[in-house]
Amino acid sequence: MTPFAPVQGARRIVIKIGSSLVTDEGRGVDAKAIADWCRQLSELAEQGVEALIVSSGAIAEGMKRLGWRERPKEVHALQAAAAVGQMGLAQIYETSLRELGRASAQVLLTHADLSDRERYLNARSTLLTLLQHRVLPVINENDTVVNDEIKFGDNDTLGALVTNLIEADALVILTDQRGLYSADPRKNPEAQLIQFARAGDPALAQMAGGAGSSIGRGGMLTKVLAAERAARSGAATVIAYGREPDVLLRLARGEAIGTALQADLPKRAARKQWMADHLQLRGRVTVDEGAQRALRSEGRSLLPVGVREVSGEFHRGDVIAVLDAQGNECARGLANYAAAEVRLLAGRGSQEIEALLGYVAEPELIHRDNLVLSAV
Ligand SMILES: Nc1ncnc2c1ncn2[C@@H]1O[C@H](COP(=O)(O)OP(=O)(O)O)[C@@H](O)[C@H]1O
Ligand SMILES: N[C@@H](CCC(=O)OP(=O)(O)O)C(=O)O
Repeated sequence: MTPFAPVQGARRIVIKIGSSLVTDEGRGVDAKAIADWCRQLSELAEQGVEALIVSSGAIAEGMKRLGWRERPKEVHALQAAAAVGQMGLAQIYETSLRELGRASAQVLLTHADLSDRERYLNARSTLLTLLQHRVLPVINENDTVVNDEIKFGDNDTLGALVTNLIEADALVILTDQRGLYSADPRKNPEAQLIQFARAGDPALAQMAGGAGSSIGRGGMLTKVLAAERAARSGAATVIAYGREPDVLLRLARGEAIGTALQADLPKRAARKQWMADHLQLRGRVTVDEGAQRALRSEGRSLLPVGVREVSGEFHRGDVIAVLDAQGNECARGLANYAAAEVRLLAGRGSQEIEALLGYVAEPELIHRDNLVLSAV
């Protein structure tokens, strides 16, 4: 396959840091290694790259703090360890980033949060707002309320879901191996590093086999599947060894490190496809000519001021159609407000939203990033 560099030129990236890497096989969280990734991300931020970290390590750090040598079998004990360890994990990231003059934020998410449309939009808006304010989000699974992911030890999927959520250009999965090999290198010394492949190629899952080390549990399979998922929003993935010197800076310079997995669809087309495949139409709004022009010719968001009529009973996060005065569909997108609210907001300026509803979710009814124009 032709070489390509997924991180070079990327404006927004998600970095997933695996348990086995961040905890150095059970010795608690490695603060020095974290400081080094933070230094690299801070340098990338200088170059205008927005980054989000998805970091594991809470369970391992919790086990160390509680003096547990063996990974407990009971899921609730693992959940308790994660709650203890998350304090340390957040503290280490916060300290490292603050020393570099960067603000950070802790975000704990579950897969269910991202499959609920309203929570999906809320999580997306919060993360995008953090990025706008140049804050670096440090994300982990909310292990207190879910346990499937703990059983499988898989933050790779969360990394991919976050990549989809904020439409990152690339997902970088840092782990304890140099990338994906043709077989598990711990078991097969002859295994070859795969440098370039297409995300979603079924041969990759074959190579990835089962779960990995004793601390991390997901193994390579969850990484290969995460790359496939990330590709659905048009993001390419790199799987690389996290202790490779300056790994993030070198990837951003276009150096070929680890395994690069290419997405078939470009970002915009992928988003369109996602809306078409995943979401049912819940309602319609008819807009005036000005709004129609703003959407079509100027690529703008839909504001409540351009709305004339509302039909259907939709909620925040549902997909609605935008119709022109003749009733032709001109776009589809995710509504920031429920139908009952839009009836109050129709024809009114965004500065009036707070007075009319008592709160402001967003100034737009549909943000342009959540809007897909219909073919004419
Ligand atoms: N084909 C493969 N190539 C590389 N590593 C593999 C492969 N198949 C299985 N593995 C195992 O996956 C492990 C990494 O997964 P895991 O321990 O879950 O990492 P993390 O904690 O970073 O998510 C490696 O240490 C390796 O033993
Ligand atoms: N959320 C948990 C761990 C999840 C996990 O182990 O994930 P992974 O890094 O994919 O092996 C933690 O912080 O310990």
